[in-house]
Amino acid sequence: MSAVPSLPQSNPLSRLQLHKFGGTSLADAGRIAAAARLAAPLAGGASVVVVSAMRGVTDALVALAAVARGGGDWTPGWRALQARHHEAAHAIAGTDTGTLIARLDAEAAALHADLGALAFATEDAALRLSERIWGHGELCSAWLMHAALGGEPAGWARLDARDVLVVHGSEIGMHVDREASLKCLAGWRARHPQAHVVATGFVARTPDGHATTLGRNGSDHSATLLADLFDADAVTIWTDVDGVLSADPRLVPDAVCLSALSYAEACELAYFGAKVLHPRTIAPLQARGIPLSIRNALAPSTRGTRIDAQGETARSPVKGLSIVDDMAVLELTGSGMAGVPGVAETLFAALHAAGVSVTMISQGSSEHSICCVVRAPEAARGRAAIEDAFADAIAGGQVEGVRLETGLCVLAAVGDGMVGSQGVAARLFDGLAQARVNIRAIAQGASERNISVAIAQDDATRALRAAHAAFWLSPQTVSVGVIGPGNVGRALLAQLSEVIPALRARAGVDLRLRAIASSRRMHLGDAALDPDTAGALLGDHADACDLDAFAAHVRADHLPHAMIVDCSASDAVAAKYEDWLAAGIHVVTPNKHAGSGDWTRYARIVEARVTGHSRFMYEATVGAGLPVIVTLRNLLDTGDTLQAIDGMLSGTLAWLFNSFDGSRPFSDLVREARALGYTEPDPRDDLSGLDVARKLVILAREAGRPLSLADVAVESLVPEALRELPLDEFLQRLSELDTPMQARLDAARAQGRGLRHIARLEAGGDASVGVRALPADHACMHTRLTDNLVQFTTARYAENPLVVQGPGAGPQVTAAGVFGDVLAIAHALGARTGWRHA
Ligand SMILES: NC(=O)C1=CN([C@@H]2O[C@H](COP(=O)(O)OP(=O)(O)OC[C@H]3O[C@@H](n4cnc5c(N)ncnc54)[C@H](O)[C@@H]3O)[C@@H](O)[C@H]2O)C=CC1
Ligand SMILES: N[C@@H](CC=O)C(=O)O
Repeated sequence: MSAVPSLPQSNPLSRLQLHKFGGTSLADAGRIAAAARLAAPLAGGASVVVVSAMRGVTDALVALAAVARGGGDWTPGWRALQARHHEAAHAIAGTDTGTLIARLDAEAAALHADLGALAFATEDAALRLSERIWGHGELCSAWLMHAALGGEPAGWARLDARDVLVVHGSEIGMHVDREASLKCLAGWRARHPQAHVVATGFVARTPDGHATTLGRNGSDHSATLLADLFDADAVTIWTDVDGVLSADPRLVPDAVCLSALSYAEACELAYFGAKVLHPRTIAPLQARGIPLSIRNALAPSTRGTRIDAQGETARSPVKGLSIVDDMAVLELTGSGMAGVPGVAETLFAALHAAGVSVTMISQGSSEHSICCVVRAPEAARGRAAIEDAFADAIAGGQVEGVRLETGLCVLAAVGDGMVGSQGVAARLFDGLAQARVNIRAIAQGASERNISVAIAQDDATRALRAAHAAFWLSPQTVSVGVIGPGNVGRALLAQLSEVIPALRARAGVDLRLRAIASSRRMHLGDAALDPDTAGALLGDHADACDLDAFAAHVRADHLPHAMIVDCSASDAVAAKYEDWLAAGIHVVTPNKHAGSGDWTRYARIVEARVTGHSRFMYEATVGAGLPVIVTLRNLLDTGDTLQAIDGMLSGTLAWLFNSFDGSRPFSDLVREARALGYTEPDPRDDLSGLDVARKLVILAREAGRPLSLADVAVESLVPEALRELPLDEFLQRLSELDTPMQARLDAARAQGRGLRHIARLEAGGDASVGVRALPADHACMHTRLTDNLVQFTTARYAENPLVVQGPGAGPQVTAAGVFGDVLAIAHALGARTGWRHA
């Protein structure tokens, strides 16, 4: 670098902060005033404030220039712009509005003259006029900001950057002539010694003195160039987002704001389209080690992102993920290329000559093919150029030709933490594989700071979400949908609400309730719902329940896993399990319909788990929160042989017969059991023995017996006349149970016995359910309240059966059983290496 005049010695500014405000932060007078407050100099320090045009003004100017060039009437547009600036001036300037209006009018007059001249100008002159016209917005907003900051009396000068910033176009974009610019700035400072400066962004001048601009969104670049020239200690770019995010939040809802980046990371991300930074913005700061903060002018209390030489070591080795859309692959193949020097040079020289920029390069070590990724609109031109350059080799057969594939995009993972750390590529590729994304080409520079993959454009969002989940989310992040906020569902939501934060902090299990449905309504949430209040979202305004839409929502691409918890008693919901499991959605339920329903459907559900790599858990279907199914499974998995299962499998019937001593009518007790949440939604399911028969079928199938409900001998307590009535009517006529039940109790007592509801499954498959009169010393006579008592007689537990006993009904214990299954799945997900996309 050549010697340049050094400003700092003569620079009266110390601790100089440079602030840059974009158009959104300057949308109107109120925003400009708020920006001025943010830019107020630190005590004893100085400020340089760089401004963009007010929001929408540059677009308006570009359109106006086009109208003027085409000979159209541009005066209404010109007047509208002048009026907009006047309006802001009146709100900002207070007592000195006259001066500000005069300054703005001088700019407006210059714009008027330029627009008037445009229609008659030569091509060259028109381009120069246009450059002046496009920069008009910054000239005006700099005057407005200058006034908002108090103007000259408050020690502020206003700099038209065209007086100091000397730039020229180069093959790789606008290049600043630093030496010339510093000279100009020194001259300008001699005439403007004020401590603080408001400068125009975007505009500059060419070495021969013509107005120019730094390209669309070039104000960020202006800011960092001026930071270098002014020798700023720190730069803050104020924008309308919280900082640099880990990915585009419109595509990745879980994108996080990065607290710090190194210059190198920021450059990589800027190149790959992280919208908050303009490419080339970083270089002037990096050369001088000036730190840059990206902050939200609309939420100034947030910390934003700091970019400096160090960056920071983050939890994830990858800092950002970005997608460049609309790309194409050009692939040159041929066996005659191997070991021939100069093939790559010829290829890239051809692309250079054709003006085609290369985004990614990949060549296998066999040298049989070389492929590069270019922007799709340039791809055909690139192919023609390569074919031309290799025409002889193609004709001679050494090179097969050039293949062009469009419809691609490039996904890049960027981060200093990737350097020298193993497994980063594996994590990215695993994430993409689990999301079923095919990788067309791969490139990683030797800096190891960036891995880029070319993938199908149609896969872009899914790939980005999957990659983001792989690096930022816990492998145990689960998108959860709850169906049926009834007795059990509500209790489960309350338990989730209590435990979710601790689970996340302690075990990395990140359960996100994202959807809830009742029989009629559903609510789908983008962000996680609060389990405490989710039920209230199912009012009349909620969407009609559509289980397919519900499942599609739960199975979000941006979260690694999906789970539906069905707390209904609905067969229609159970009919969906097969599809959900096959689609990779885990299912947890206390609903017995799937486990005890049609055998072929049950078999398909079991099979769907395998295809979908998903899990189906239903411990609460038998014994509510008791470990009944897991006990049976453990016995069988460890090689034991089942001989019989018997005991009390109904919490409701246990409670009824524990309570029924003749002092209250049986029907009263049934009503109370229902109110306590023990019974099925229709208590006839309990009284008829159907509910227990379902449990027996579930246990039999667990033990490998293809039992169905029709195979179970069931004694019903519901009189024939009440069996088919609507539920309401049945409940009204409940007292018709009283006489027969009292008679059974009296008969049992006459023999010195008591009544209990007993189920039995024999090893051969015989199954029965019904009320038995048992002697007082029978184990089932020593149960309490809703106790279930399940005896497993097996080869190992032949003489003295293994017994599981405890409360077998009630919302709290059932919800706990369901929750246990949810956690068992979540923990298993964490035990895998990497994660599996649902
Ligand atoms: N209550 C208990 O002690 C135990 C209950 N269970 C089982 O738990 C499940 C729930 O029982 P409860 O909460 O007591 O019942 P509940 O009647 O209080 O709640 C059922 C919920 O399911 C919803 N629902 C019904 N049909 C639906 C459909 N087609 N689509 C979406 N949602 C639907 C209802 O809107 C309601 O919110 C049942 O399958 C039951 O067998 C299992 C063990 C114990
Ligand atoms: N109604 C059932 C609830 C559990 O499955 C019972 O009482 O056992």
